[in-house]
Amino acid sequence: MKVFITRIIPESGLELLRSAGITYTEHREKRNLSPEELIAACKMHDALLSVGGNKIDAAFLEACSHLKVVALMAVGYDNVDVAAATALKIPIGNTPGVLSNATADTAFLLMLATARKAFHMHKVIGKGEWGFFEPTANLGMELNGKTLGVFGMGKIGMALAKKCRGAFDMPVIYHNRSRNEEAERLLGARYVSFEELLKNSDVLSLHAALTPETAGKFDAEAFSQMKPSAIFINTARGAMHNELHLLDALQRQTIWGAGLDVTNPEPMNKNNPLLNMPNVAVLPHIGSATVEARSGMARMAAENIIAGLKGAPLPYAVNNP
Ligand SMILES: NC(=O)C1=CN([C@@H]2O[C@H](COP(=O)(O)OP(=O)(O)OC[C@H]3O[C@@H](n4cnc5c(N)ncnc54)[C@H](OP(=O)(O)O)[C@@H]3O)[C@@H](O)[C@H]2O)C=CC1
Ligand SMILES: O=CC(=O)O
Repeated sequence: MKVFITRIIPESGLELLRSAGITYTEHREKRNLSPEELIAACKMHDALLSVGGNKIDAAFLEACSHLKVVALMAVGYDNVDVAAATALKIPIGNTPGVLSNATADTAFLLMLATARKAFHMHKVIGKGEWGFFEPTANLGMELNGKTLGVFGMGKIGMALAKKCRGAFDMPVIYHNRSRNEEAERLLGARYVSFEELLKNSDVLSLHAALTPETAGKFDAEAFSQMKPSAIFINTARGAMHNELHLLDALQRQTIWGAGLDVTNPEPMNKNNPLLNMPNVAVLPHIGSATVEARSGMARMAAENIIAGLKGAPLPYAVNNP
């Protein structure tokens, strides 16, 4: 049995595959495969371990309906046509939980970096513009006691809320489609409507999945309802906010700042004006980029491949074909 792997992945996953007697081919070039290249490669393999958002759409799945399993090394599966995979009886797996802390840490980092204009200050020093101590310059804002709003209180949203309660004693409000009773019980989180979330968050952090319902949800209309002192954080998916509307809201000071780990498109263009704004911090989609999270993700993806190739249920399944 042979697996195609779309990027170089941590040894923890490869070791598991080898110990199960599974051979693999890694795409080792530092570029994305075209859809045609991916189909051509998969035609010569029995399973796909997909890293980095390759489009697993109906066209791909129909061309590769022989695949016994598609294992994502990611928790988000907005790049997959799950209904088409299920119809073709192809199991899809993902890697939930193991990256929640790392991704919540990234949101936490962006909150602080934005609140204290840290990325901008770093650039100022690099340009030789660190002048003298000015009591009224370079002022940021404190997070202590401010209200954290979570859009999508799932695993990562909860991990962030826990950190914010512990570190800054922040009251937590959230909006989901359904109540998260665990977050309410353990973190004192309060369920609010989407409009209340916009209106009352001092820091609004996105942790929902990208779906037709959440795509473009954070637009001019949404930003106009937020506090002028609010910080907007997105570590979920770039397509959930409208980047031009965000830029406009920041320029007009409709909101105070923004921290992004995800952009639309990715990579962000190096001339994007957001990169030159003091109250903005941008990272290149490194939410889960810790040694611990990535080696756990590789292991989980390999476990899904091993199960799928045996025809057994996936331990971390997205669908149930
Ligand atoms: N930057 C990065 O590197 C990373 C980004 N991510 C992104 O983070 C996302 C969340 O991951 P994770 O916490 O593990 O996922 P979970 O499934 O645990 O949580 C998602 C939450 O979003 C809520 N939700 C879904 N749809 C909506 C909606 N329309 N409106 C409001 N809330 C909604 C769900 O609740 P309910 O169903 O009740 O609405 C659920 O609580 C991933 O899908 C991925 O896109 C993940 C890892 C790393
Ligand atoms: O963006 C990363 C993921 O795991 O989803």
